Amino acid sequence: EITKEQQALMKIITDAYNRHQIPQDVAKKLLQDQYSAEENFLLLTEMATSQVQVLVEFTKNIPGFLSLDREDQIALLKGSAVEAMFLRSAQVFSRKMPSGHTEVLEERIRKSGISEEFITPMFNFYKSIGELHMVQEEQALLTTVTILTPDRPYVKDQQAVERLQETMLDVLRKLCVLQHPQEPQYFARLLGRLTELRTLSHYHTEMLVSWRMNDHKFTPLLCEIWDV
Ligand SMILES: CC(C)c1onc(-c2c(Cl)cccc2Cl)c1COc1ccc(-c2ccc3c(C(=O)O)csc3c2)cc1
Repeated sequence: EITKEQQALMKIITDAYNRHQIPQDVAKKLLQDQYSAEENFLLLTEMATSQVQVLVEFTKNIPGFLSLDREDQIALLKGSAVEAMFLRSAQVFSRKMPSGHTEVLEERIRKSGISEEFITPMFNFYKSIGELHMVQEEQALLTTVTILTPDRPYVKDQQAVERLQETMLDVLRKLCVLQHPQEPQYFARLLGRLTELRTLSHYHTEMLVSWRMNDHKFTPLLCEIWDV
């Protein structure tokens, strides 16, 4: 049974998740009409940079996050940024954006210098997330659980992160039972997506290397968070 304080925790996280979104004027740039690989890469870089800023603001609203060691906060953000952005962009695809962002985002990702070997698993992931039909509370909690992964590189106090993550996992588990009573395995399926995210994160590192080799430039914020 979800307790009162778990209800409150879920509301704080879901409100923060909905409040911190890429500004519409940035998202609208996806709709402009240049479609060269260069232009697509530049637009996706702008989206990613904006999304990282949104992610940092969202993370500050996770109860307990700001009480963690300052360096561990940075390690968690650096370690989870790509996975959080896969989850966020997955929601764009499954939400079927009214303003047609879905199609143009897909088109730009497919034509931005990413090799086919990464495109296939990426869009399989997007499809598998879409099939889950997550409610927004589940999306917000799943992103929070991803950020609070204790075994990211350079995290010193893993216990402290583990305690926070377990709190969030407990709420997410109860929410899944409530939202999907006809599917007892739903929570396990969600956690399976986190494993898929780890694999995509490894592919992403190789994507960055190949972009670098073709002399693609990133923004200072992305260089900071991805050590490129
Ligand atoms: C540096 C760049 C080339 C790059 O490198 N790897 C990836 C990258 C890719 Cl290509 C796929 C997955 C993850 C990453 Cl980091 C990217 C692009 O990252 C993106 C991050 C985030 C969005 C994104 C989020 C939300 C929304 C919303 C909304 O919420 O309303 C409307 S439009 C939109 C757009 C798109 C692209």
